[in-house]
Amino acid sequence: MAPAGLRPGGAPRGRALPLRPRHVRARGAARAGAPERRLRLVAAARPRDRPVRPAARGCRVSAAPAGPVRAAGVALEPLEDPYDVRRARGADAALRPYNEAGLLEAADVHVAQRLGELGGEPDPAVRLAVALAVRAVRGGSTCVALDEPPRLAPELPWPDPAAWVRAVGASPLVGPGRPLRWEDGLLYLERYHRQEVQVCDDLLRREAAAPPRVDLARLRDGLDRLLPERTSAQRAAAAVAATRWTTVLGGGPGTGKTTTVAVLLALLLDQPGPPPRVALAAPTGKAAARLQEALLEAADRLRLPAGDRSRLEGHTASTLHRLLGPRPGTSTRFRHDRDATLPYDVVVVDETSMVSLTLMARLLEALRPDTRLVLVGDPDQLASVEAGAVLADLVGGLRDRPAPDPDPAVAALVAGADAPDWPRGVVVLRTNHRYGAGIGALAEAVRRGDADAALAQLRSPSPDTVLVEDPLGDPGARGDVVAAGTALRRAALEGDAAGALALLGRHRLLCAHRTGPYGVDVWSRQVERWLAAQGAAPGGDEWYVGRPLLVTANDYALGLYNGDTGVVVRTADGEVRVAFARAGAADGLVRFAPSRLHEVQTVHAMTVHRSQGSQFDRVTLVLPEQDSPLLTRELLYTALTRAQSLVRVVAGEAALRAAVERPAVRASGLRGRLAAG
Ligand SMILES: Nc1ncnc2c1ncn2[C@@H]1O[C@H](COP(=O)(O)OP(=O)(O)OP(=O)(O)O)[C@@H](O)[C@H]1O
Repeated sequence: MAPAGLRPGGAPRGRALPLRPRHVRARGAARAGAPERRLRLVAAARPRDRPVRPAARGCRVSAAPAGPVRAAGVALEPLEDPYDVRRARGADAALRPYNEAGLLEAADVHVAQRLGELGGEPDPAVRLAVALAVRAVRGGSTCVALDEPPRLAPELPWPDPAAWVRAVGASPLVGPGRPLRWEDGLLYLERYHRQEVQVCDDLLRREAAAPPRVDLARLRDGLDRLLPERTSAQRAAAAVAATRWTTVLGGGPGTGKTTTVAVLLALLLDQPGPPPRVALAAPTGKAAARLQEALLEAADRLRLPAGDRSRLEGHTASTLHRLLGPRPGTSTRFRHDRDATLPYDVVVVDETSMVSLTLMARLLEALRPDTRLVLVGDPDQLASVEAGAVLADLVGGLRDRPAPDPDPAVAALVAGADAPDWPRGVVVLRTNHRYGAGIGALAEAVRRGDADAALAQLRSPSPDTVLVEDPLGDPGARGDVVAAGTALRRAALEGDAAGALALLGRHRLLCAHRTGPYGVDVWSRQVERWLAAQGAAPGGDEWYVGRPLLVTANDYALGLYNGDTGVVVRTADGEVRVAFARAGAADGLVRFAPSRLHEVQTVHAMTVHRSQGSQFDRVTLVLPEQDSPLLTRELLYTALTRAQSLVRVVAGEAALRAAVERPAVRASGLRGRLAAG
């Protein structure tokens, strides 16, 4: 049965939506006037990484063909259990097949039906489109292209495309000031459309403004001193960032991004006039702390003058949320905005791939037009947990723009460097200065989407890349786990907290999922068994010495952040304490009694998502089966590039091929909007 009631013309445009606070409150936790916020809360309730059971063969989806529905190589999971929480029990007959096939979840259906009721839109085809727009945000997209879902699940009874598009375009739910927007074949929840337009407008406004005034002779002298190699893309990036209001500095791990930022800050400090006020920020506390540490290390390597180094030391990195100033009761509005801009001359954001569209919109609106913004990150990594793939969109969108006439003075500074997109404000660093050739070749093959090359690299004898098809039969992972775990326990028992913390970086087991046979929970237990057999993880004592810990929520009072890692150690007085690294603390460490820690868990294994922004000497990556919806090229690339000297991939060939060949698809109009703007 096709969804009934496609209305030829839809309701007349321009009719005001009868959305009232009482309507919005009617369903519980909602805030008046922010229906999509409530919708997002509902949508966020679903664990993102629930493993997908192989779709049952021969099951019946009402009004849809029997058997599993495949979406982009991932089997959708039809809802067979009548009590499955994803089942929308009050679903209209027309939406039910999409819910039962596992394409829509209860929240998508309920939101669409509720908006349809409140907005006077009875057409099930439009309600289906609304449900798909809600689903899209749940999957990290900011919008949905209506021709995409039918490609994912062709077996479902889709409306006629042309009539569907007409009905959506004419719906009273869609248009300026209404809950949804329809533009260039993309359907948005209004909030994301607004944010996308704002991000694009702010960036283009910054680009159109007269560039910062710079003493070019001093800039050239500084570059010749700090990065004398003329062909270096780092030199080009530093020159470009010094002479523009906005620069995107991309590159994989170890390509010298932080070094370039240190050079840039030294160059700006060297300019005539008062020293610039600099803010350093990252999406997570862990990444912010790393940025600060790495900048100081780079300053030492570059032998910056003592005065410049101490100025760098004075700039503390913070989370983006902290920089913008959190406001009680909201996580999407901040103290700094267009009316109360940030008081900085330079803002550097690291790990920008983890920044969502919403946060980028808030950051841009809080910047003065004469603040230099440097967005640093790896556009090939996993995107933010929330909607948007902003860094990849910025790199793609700016590169697609027609090249402006380059400034001849800057052109002279960057001549000969491998930085073709510098006139558009984008420099991507490609030379890896850190990890082994094998890891570099493997990561590059994955980035290009070349599964044959990735497999060839993994199967070739290489000191730094290994493919393991039978994890329990292979002694490598167990050997690494036990070596790192016993060394950690020994250091912790001896009270060597710094040594124990350093050992946390020796080896890490990474999984795509939290739960299920390929998940963190199962593998953590396996590691505990391996360690217990060696006496390195005594059972029965929660706070055993040598226990590696992960902080899972920010604790501002203790200065601990989600993602920080620590170790339980025995002090010289025989006390049990948990030690964490902290730049600027007396011996570079802080120690807390276990009773003061709340949101922590043992970290023998972690998800790839969590590992973003961290590096380990050796990594064992456990991939799920090829049907897993989490298995994407970005996940694989992110995991591989966490390793510095060895990466061991535990996977069958089919799963590996599936990962390489499946780029994460996040629908967004930002790239096209920037390119055309
Ligand atoms: N031009 C260069 N020549 C040689 N080594 C370099 C160069 N630039 C950086 N390095 C070295 O490469 C390593 C990585 O540099 P850096 O920390 O700047 O990279 P990154 O891209 O910021 O890495 P990550 O994203 O992992 O933090 C450092 O040891 C640094 O000293």
